[in-house]
This record gives sequence, C-alpha cells and structure tokens, in this order.
Amino acid sequence: MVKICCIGAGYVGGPTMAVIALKCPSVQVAVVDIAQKRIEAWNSDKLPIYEPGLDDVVKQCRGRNLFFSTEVEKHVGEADIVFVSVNTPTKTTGLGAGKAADLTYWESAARMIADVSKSSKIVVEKSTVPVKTAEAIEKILTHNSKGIKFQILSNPEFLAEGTAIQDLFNPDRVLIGGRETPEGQKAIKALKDVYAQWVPEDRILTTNLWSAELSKLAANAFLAQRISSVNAMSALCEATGANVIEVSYAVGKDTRIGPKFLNASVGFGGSCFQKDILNLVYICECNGLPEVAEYWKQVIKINDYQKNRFVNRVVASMFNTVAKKKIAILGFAFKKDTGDTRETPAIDVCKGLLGDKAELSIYDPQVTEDQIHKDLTLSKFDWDHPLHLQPMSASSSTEKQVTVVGDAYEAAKGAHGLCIMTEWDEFKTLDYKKIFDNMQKPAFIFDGRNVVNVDQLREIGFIVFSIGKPLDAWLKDMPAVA
Ligand SMILES: NC(=O)c1ccc[n+]([C@@H]2O[C@H](COP(=O)([O-])OP(=O)(O)OC[C@H]3O[C@@H](n4cnc5c(N)ncnc54)[C@H](O)[C@@H]3O)[C@@H](O)[C@H]2O)c1
Ligand SMILES: O=c1ccn([C@@H]2O[C@H](COP(=O)(O)OP(=O)(O)O[C@H]3O[C@H](CO)[C@@H](O)[C@H](O)[C@H]3O)[C@@H](O)[C@H]2O)c(=O)[nH]1
Repeated sequence: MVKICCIGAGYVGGPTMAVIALKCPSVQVAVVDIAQKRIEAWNSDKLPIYEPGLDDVVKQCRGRNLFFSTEVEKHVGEADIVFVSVNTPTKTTGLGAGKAADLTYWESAARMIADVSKSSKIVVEKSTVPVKTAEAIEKILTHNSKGIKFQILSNPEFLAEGTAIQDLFNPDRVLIGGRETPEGQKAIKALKDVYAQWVPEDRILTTNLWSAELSKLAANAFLAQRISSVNAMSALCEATGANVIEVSYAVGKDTRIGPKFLNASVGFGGSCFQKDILNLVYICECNGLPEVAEYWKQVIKINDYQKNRFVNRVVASMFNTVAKKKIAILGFAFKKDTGDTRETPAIDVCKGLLGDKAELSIYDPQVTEDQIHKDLTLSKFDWDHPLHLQPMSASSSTEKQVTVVGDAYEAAKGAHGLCIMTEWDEFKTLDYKKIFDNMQKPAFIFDGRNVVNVDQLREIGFIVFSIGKPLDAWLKDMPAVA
C-alpha cells in the first residue's frame, strides 16, 4: 500500500489529501500539523475550514485511509511520498522584507524529513514557492541524508477556496515538475499514477522543476492582472457614465479574452494573489529584470488604489466625515462560500473607515467575532503564520468602535451607510425596504461586489454606489479622489 503523508493541514493540505484519500482507496493518507487545535478540529464534527462539500468527503474516508495527526515525525518516517503544504508567507523583516517568500516553515519541514527518514522518499512541493526552491530543498535533504535518496517534485495547487472540492474533483490541469533524470522521471510517474485514478491523462502535465514552480506564480499573476485590469476600467466607467458590467461582458465575448474572472470589485483578496505577485516581483528584481518587476507591481498598486477609492467614496459621499456614524459592513470573508479572511479587502476598508472614526457593525455568515477583531488589529502579513505563532488579543480601541452581529438587518439598524464587502448570495435577496426604513436618512449603500439591483434600491430611496456603474447625481457632486 502506497503511504502518503502531507505536512500542513491547512486550506490546501486538508482538502487535497481528503480528495486523494477518497479517489485512491488503496493509498493511505496521513495529514500532519504542528498546530494541535487544527488537528483536533479535523478529527471533530466541526472541521477547521468551511468549504462546500468538504465535510462529506472527510466523513467518507476519515479513519479508513485518511488520518489527521500531530505525530509529524512518525508519519513522515513511514511515508513513500511526502507532500509539503506549509505556510510560505511574505517576509516582514530582513533581506527582501515586504516581497520575498519566507521559507522558514518549508526549510524546517525539509530538515525534519531529512532527520527522520530511514527509507527513500519522494518529496512534493505543494506550497507555492519561489522558482528554484527545489534546488535549495534538494541541498537540505541530501546534506544530511545518510545515503537515503530523495526525489523532489513540484506539484503546485490551483484550487480556489469556496470551490476547492469541485476544483480538486475536476481540475483544469494537474502540474508535475521533476528532474529530467531517470530517477526524476520515475518519481513523476509515481505521483502521476496517484492523480490518474481520477484525472484524465491529458490534463496531467509534466514539466521540468522550474517550469512547474514558475507556472504557479505566473497563473496567479495572470488571474490577478485580469481583476486589476477590470477594476482600473471600473474607475473610468464611473468617470464617464459607462457601466463596467456591460464593458466586461462585451470584452469577455471575445473568445481570445474569455468571460471568466472579469468581475469588477472592491479589490481582490485571499492568501495567494498579493503574496505570490510580491514574490514574483522580488524574483524579477533578483534576476536583474526591473522593468518586468515594475509591470507586475502595478497589479498590486491598482488593487490598493481600488480599496482606497472605495473608502474615499464612502467618506466623501457622507459629507466628508463618518466620525461617530454607524456603518454596516455586510460580508468580511475575501469571497463567498469561505470563512477565510486572509487579505480580505474588508480589512483595508474597515481600517480606512475606523481611521475616519466610524463605528462599524459587521456581519458575515461564516466569520467569527474573534477572527474579525483579530484581523483588524494584526499587522500586515502577520496572518500567514501557524496559528499558535500569531498574536491573540484584539486592541481595546478597535473593540470599542466595532461590533459583530448575527444578521444583516441588525447590522444595518440605525446605520447611516451600508457597505457590501463579500458577494454572499443572501445579500442579493435581503428585504432592502425593511433595511431602508430602519436606517438614518439619507441612507447610503456602497456595493463593493455589484450584487444589488441599483435601480430598485434607488426607487426605495437609497443613494447607491455600485463599483463601475453610472453614478447618481449625489455622488457626482461629491467627488472622491483616491
Ligand atoms: N489557500 C489556497 O487556496 C492555496 C491554493 C494554492 C496554493 N496555496 C499555497 O499552499 C501553501 C499552504 O497554504 P494554506 O492556505 O493551506 O495555508 P494554511 O496556513 O491554511 O496551512 C498551512 C499549515 O502548515 C502548518 N505548518 C507550518 N509549518 C509546519 C511544520 N514545520 N510542520 C507541520 N506543520 C506546519 C501550519 O500550522 C498550518 O496549519 C502556501 O504556500 C500557499 O501559498 C494556497
Ligand atoms: O472576477 C473576479 C474574480 C475574483 N475576484 C476576487 O479575487 C480574489 C481571489 O478569488 P479566487 O481566485 O476565486 O480565490 P482564491 O482562493 O484566492 O484562488 C486563487 O488563488 C489560489 C491560491 O494560489 C489559486 O490556487 C487559485 O487558482 C486562484 O484562483 C477574491 O477576493 C475574489 O473576490 C474578483 O474581484 N473578481
């Protein structure tokens, strides 16, 4: 029986290994982590992450051929294939701070693999890493390997949160990079055999190591660039009277461009796009390519511009001050169908409004009160470390200005304005007349996700701002400069 061990029971390690266990009943899969609470949650009825379809997959194989454990060394020692799916945050100090990937967790995992291994292993990079990381990992593994042979593969993950199970069941492609030696090719085949149990052969791509590592950064940069492109257009739409929904539909009808990933928004969030582009920028700079670095940096600059523009629009519309005004925040997760708040644009928007002394009432169907308070006090990039290494307590000043409530109506009660930060389906069907009746007047809605029906809300009496849509007269008279 092939034994797989995955180091890192997070958003990638957990769902990916659960699907491998489901689709390959003859493979034994152990997912290990240093975070005891996370492992306890994986072994309980309340899994540590919310992901549609995940509960069902875990229930089918947990205890059969899927195990979650803190016995990291034991399971690594026994495995034939070791996936490494640990955090690769942006460095906050030292060389490359603010851009380069921090490989501390990866390196410590690699050293541990080298220390505990008594048999040859395939080590798979599942985390997103800078191109050429495999070379460094190889050095660490072979330095102390007591004659044991390790083959390194790059197998980046392309799942998106909220659709992870669907993406894993039916991936656009699985990418496996390895050494071009006979041993490297043998290792590629062993991993390919695992995926081939459910992924059609023509969707399993094999490349050299560096192409696989770089393709992951490239794919995220291309995806994020589409969003920044449409968001840049949204600003121009607001200035000219064009409607970004119509523009992106017309643009996406060109089969060379395609319709997906062209939704204008308050900005992209999530644990990957910004981190991976910063990483790409740093690699370009290190390789003497400042023009290429500058090109990709612009994707992040437009994203920051979009979030600032949104805050300025809120404040400028409300007579240039939100001090002591209640503002409802609907949605805090970085996208719908997840409780994940890493790099969510809601954090920047809330911090911007708190800076202008607003009082926020926040509702999200999946994000806990604790998480929201923590997010509003954590420093940039601190979130991307194992849980027990993150600061725990929220600051009392934020706690005074922020309340977290259990539904959208409560959040909006008595508020001057309402901001939609996540495109949860339930926000499309709220009783906006009831919300309007319970708000201060004039009542404002700022839709950062284009989910509301602007005409209907204007008829009810709201002043409505929806990203990239023609502005109503009130907003035209109150220009917001980013
Ligand atoms: N989240 C996504 O959608 C996504 C998609 C594709 C790729 N990725 C990449 O995958 C990697 C993991 O991302 P994630 O979202 O799953 O992160 P995560 O924070 O949810 O999970 C990482 C886990 O690794 C554990 N860990 C860290 N060091 C460890 C060690 N030495 N031994 C054992 N466990 C250790 C942490 O405790 C944590 O539970 C990152 O490189 C990320 O860029 C993420
Ligand atoms: O048209 C769009 C599409 C997305 N978004 C936003 O972009 C962010 C990222 O969304 P998405 O890509 O769907 O989720 P992630 O889970 O971050 O997945 C991305 O990042 C993962 C981690 O690397 C990759 O594996 C995935 O392929 C890649 O899509 C979210 O804030 C979305 O709201 C938009 O604003 N407009």
